[in-house]
Amino acid sequence: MIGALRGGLIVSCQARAGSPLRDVDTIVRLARAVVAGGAAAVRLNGPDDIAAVRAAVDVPVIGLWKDEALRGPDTVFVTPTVARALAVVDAGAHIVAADGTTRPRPDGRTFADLVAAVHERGVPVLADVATVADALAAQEAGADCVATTLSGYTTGTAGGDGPDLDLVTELVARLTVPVVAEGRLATPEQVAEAYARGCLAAVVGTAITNPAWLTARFAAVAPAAPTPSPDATAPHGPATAPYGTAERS
Ligand SMILES: CC(=O)N[C@H](C=O)[C@@H](O)[C@H](O)[C@H](O)COP(=O)(O)O
Repeated sequence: MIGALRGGLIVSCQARAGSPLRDVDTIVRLARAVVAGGAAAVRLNGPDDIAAVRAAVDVPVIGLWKDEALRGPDTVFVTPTVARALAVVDAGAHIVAADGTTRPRPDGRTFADLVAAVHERGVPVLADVATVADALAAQEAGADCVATTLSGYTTGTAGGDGPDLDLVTELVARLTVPVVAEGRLATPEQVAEAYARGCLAAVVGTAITNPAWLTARFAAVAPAAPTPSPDATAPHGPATAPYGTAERS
């Protein structure tokens, strides 16, 4: 299943509570639209979206289940528990994406425990990491592939506006498992550069599936530009919502 992603574009179709797109049927329509445009796989958050999209498209589904109440630079919030990972499997995901860092988890289990439980169900695991050290530990724990998703979203990793392509290069050089480029990829040129650096596949989310974020970029240069809200300019907005619709997905 991981090999099926090779060279393809993965599109993340996610909308948080508070977004006008936060509706299962809307996510299904988004997923069908990106598949029509050539997405080789989709990345989805939450059992309801995963189950509905799985039934509506033919491409692989990478599933995760965030706990937004835990979101922050020092906390594990992307599929943080074994129970959530298994719920993602039950919803029909072909691959489970989960925080692959070594930080403590709310259920007191390790990432290796989560990988073992998901593997027991015959499903591969994509580890979302922020650093080379995270990635090496995730590989050691049994992850089937590793993504740069969390670079810029943890204490000690600089966010900025662009993707962390240097991390892609380093991971490709140091890991034996495949590397997925993910996080703040916003142009076809950046995606091409990620592939040139040897990633298995690239994930684009916000720049394809978040029209509020996209609109804010255009509105900002209009002569009657509105004063941007903090959510429209902060790369990931405040950890404690309320979610700004112009924020990244
Ligand atoms: C940090 C975090 O919570 N990342 C999430 C992981 O599922 C999503 O919110 C991102 O949209 C996804 O990683 C794609 O990235 P971008 O939207 O930048 O293309």
